[in-house]
Amino acid sequence: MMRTAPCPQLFGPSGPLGGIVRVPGDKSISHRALMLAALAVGTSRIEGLLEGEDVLATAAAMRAMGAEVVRGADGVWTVDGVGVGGLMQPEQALEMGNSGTSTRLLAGLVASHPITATFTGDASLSHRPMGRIIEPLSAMGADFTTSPGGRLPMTVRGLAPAIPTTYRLPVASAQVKSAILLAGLNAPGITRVIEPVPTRDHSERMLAGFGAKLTVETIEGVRHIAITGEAALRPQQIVVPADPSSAAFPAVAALIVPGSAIVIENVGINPTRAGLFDALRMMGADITFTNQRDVGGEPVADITVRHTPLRGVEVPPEIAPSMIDEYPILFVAAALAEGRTVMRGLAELRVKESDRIAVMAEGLRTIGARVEELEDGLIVEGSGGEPLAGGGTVASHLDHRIAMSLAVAGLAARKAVTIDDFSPVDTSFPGFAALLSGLTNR
Ligand SMILES: O=C(O)C1=C[C@@H](OP(=O)(O)O)[C@@H](O)[C@H](O)C1
Ligand SMILES: C=C(OP(=O)(O)O)C(=O)O
Repeated sequence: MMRTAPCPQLFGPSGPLGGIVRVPGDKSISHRALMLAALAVGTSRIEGLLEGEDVLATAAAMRAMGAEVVRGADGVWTVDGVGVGGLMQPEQALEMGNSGTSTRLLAGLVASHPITATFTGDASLSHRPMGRIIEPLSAMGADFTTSPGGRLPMTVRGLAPAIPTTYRLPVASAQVKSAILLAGLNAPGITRVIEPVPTRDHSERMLAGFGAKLTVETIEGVRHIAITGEAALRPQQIVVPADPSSAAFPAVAALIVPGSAIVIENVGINPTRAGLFDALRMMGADITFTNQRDVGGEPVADITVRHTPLRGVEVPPEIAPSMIDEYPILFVAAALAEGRTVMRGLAELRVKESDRIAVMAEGLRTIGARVEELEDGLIVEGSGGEPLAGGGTVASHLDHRIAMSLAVAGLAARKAVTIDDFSPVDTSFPGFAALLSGLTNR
């Protein structure tokens, strides 16, 4: 998982994209599947698990805390769980690589077990704020030691029995919500999370699927989630749908390269995740969902995307949480649209793997797009479908989504764009470059 030399990669002007593809499994669902299977009593099977570095970090952590986690030759993973309350003290620091989700959710698990774990990460993760989980998990009795500013390395000393809490989320974050719910799994009594702005609900769906007692009540638009602790989880057969956040890249590539038409199969379209498709449709995009169905408690569809001239819009800030990881690629779509696209309410983008507003503004300017950075967003003056100049070298800043977004921009540029380091893409989308060239070189 530790990377050595940077790995530059070039993405140049492309002919039309075409074909039918599958992108890898959903990262959020994959993390949760491994964690809950590791806490069930018995053997769970997980099909379609994302085998990206972030999820492999979660798998290694669950092994280090006592679960048996094995990848079969057929690509199906089996997990023998230790039972809620049964996590063991890891012998070494848990190496989280680039993964915020692993770190924050696992800290929740450790918080209510009688164990101590130290979390370490790469340079990107070591800059990200942990105060947001430290506050509620401390209220549940866990004790934290961090580097200055609440950063990694971080040591969590859990408390069992933990103290159930009621916590109103001050920031729209599924990671914070999930950390509290996972801690609540092993706390006596009822732990409550109040969520004024809805965020991805995979934890709630999957906890209920594993047999936890969890209720969600929406009162005047505010979600009240309650989990009853000291639960016994039943092992499950999980099928992970393809990740809409990964599907976003070939989808926008097809939209901005004239003559393209592609189908992306089996993609998760959970409404708490699918905001990008709504935003692109507002811009006029030709995107259709077919074969809509339910896979393992999550809505799924095949998505057809055809090249369409896009027009700039004001993206409603309320939909930001349902497409939070998709803004970098939406910025690229906006750069090719006719007119101005205004995107606000994005302060959270500044604390992801990189400062995604600043880094995308820098990258897009380098390749000839016109952008104006706001404190909490970006304004993009589109090219009206004219290819961007391209030609430069842009920096990915240890951020997979920046690397892939600027790669897609390269397909619609006059001259190839060099990404200084493409290796971060392996955190969430192994095989991205091959999938893209399969769509472009037919
Ligand atoms: O819960 C999750 O799986 C995630 C939640 C989001 O983070 P925040 O909770 O920090 O918004 C998202 O950006 C991340 O990629 C995955
Ligand atoms: C923000 C992301 O992930 P994480 O927080 O898990 O590092 C992402 O995948 O875009």
